[in-house]
Amino acid sequence: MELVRTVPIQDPGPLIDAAPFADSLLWLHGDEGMAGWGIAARFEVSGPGRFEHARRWFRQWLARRNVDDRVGLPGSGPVAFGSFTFDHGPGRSVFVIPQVLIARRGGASWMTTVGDPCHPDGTVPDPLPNVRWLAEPDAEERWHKQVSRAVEDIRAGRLHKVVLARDVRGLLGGPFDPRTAVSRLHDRFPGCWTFAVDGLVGASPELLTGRFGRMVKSLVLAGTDWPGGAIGLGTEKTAVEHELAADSAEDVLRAHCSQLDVHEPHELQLANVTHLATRISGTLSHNVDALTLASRLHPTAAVCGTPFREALSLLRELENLDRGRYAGPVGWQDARGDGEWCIALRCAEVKGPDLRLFAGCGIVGDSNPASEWHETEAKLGAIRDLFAEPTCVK
Ligand SMILES: C=C(O[C@@H]1C=C(C(=O)O)C=C[C@H]1O)C(=O)O
Repeated sequence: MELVRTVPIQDPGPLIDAAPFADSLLWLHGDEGMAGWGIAARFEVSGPGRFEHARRWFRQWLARRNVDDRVGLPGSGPVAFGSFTFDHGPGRSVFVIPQVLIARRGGASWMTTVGDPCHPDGTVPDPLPNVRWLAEPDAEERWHKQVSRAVEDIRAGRLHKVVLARDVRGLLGGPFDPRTAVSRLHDRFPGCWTFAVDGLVGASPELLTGRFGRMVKSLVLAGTDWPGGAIGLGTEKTAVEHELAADSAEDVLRAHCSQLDVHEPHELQLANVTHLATRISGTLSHNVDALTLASRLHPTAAVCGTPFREALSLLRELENLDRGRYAGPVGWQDARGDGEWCIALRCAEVKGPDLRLFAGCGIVGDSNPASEWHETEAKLGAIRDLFAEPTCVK
């Protein structure tokens, strides 16, 4: 049987510098993170059972491997990186096990290899190419209509909150190297979970769930202010919008925890926007893996709305948008079931020369279409600003 081996290594320094290929898998958060390359196995899946199918596939893959893990920490041993579609429609979700992975967590560093990978010479990250943004002259007007219609439905009592999103498309003028984008995003958003998984690149501020042994945590965001927003996060509207999101996550986690702390909302300041955030932490009452928790939490009221069914059907009707993997879970999981899954926000999907950015915002009864438009613009800035900077590599 093939051997998966994890051994301690010296601190590898910046993980991006250690990632030899443009299509490396990357996951960075503060000083911690992982970089993986080469494909030991890859699984594509779609539909309502995508999370369960991915878990089963990973389990079956593990059953045919010998594991020699000399580190024994979350993220050591075999790891799969994943990125799942928001919707259970026909879109493509992916789960990938790299051949080589290096990681740093809690002061320890390690390397995991699957089989006997060769170590070809890597490449230096390319500068980011220019991008030509594809103008959609009626986008703002369409947005106003969508938000107004959502507000009407909410005021009529058909639902409490819906999260509407839009995309912006661009054409890349040359090859896109996710390492360069991730490196910039990590510098600008060190507190976010910055990722590159199979063409999806971003810096998410929102942790759907992290599971480490019996400990579980989540960071729920809803309510946004931005420079020039001038509304502040102390309004009734923000409180309502936030509470709906925090409650939806709390309800799910409570069903799996013997003890749960839901902290008071606090302001989370990012480089482009400020959010209202609720930290939740707890102790699992039974053995449930990180991806299963993520699949139960998804989609939270932070990216879909409440009640769930009404919100999903309204956003499908109004958005006229294939969200792809935007607003779906993105993260990693190990053989123990430990892992981190974020909501894929502040991200771009890159396919050949096509670049698609996404941003959305929660709509409640007193939302204002113009203000929500500016909110999406501020959120889009996380990725759009990358291309406005000089293109030299660090
Ligand atoms: C939907 C997005 O963000 C979500 C919506 C928020 C809001 O409505 O205030 C805030 C953070 C996220 O939960 C996005 O960034 O695209």
